[in-house]
Amino acid sequence: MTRTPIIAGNWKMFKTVSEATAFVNEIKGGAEVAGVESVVCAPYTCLPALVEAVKGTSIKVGAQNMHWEENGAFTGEISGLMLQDLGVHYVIIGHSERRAYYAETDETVNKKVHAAFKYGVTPIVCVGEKLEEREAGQTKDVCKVQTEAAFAGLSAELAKQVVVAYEPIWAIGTGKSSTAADAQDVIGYIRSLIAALYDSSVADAVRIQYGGSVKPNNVTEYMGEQDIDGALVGGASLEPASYIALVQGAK
Ligand SMILES: O=C(CO)COP(=O)(O)O
Repeated sequence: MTRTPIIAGNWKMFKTVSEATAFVNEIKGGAEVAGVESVVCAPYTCLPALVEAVKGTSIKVGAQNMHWEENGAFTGEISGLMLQDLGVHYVIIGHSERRAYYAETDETVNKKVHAAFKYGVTPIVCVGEKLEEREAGQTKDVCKVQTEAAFAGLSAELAKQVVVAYEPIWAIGTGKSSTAADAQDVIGYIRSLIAALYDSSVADAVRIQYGGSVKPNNVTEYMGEQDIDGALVGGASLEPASYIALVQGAK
């Protein structure tokens, strides 16, 4: 099974509309590499302009969160219908910052995954352990609970389309990245969990990224591991030259 690698920039709460469109204009061409999918996950305010800016390119646009309901009295929230309406391809769900600061739970992650598919938006589901969980030898247990919860109730057909991002929390924004071998060990385990939930054809189809201090100078090392299908990148996705180097390094 050959899976298309996917590099997704998670801009978090960075960039105004004019900065975002300038960024896309700078990465056109350079970040369009045959055989690598290139995605920018931007703040909501940038999404309409970005969808326009990537027209005619192979670059795709993602959001960083969504609500599971189609509409309703949920002040400050954005629904999958609204993302679909804009032409957004991907949505990050269950990022550790959302779990930590906005009370996201395994249950809400699962509801959002279902809702994303309902509106034709592909979820990038984040899982990963805290430092104290890693030190207590609980990395795989934590990933098991989070992965099984995220996939609950999904058909095999939809499960194949999920992108999982394994992001050890201690590696996010710290410059302390997991070794490629350690990331492969956990990501291979996550793939085995998906095989147990479904079958090997589903597990072989699901793309699993590594995230946490990925930079142009280490991305190729991760990509050399058999189960790692790309990266979800924060800080190093914010500068055009760095983003282009990440995409080119994923080939
Ligand atoms: O949280 C991340 C991507 O979602 C990783 O962030 P950094 O690449 O800045 O460590």
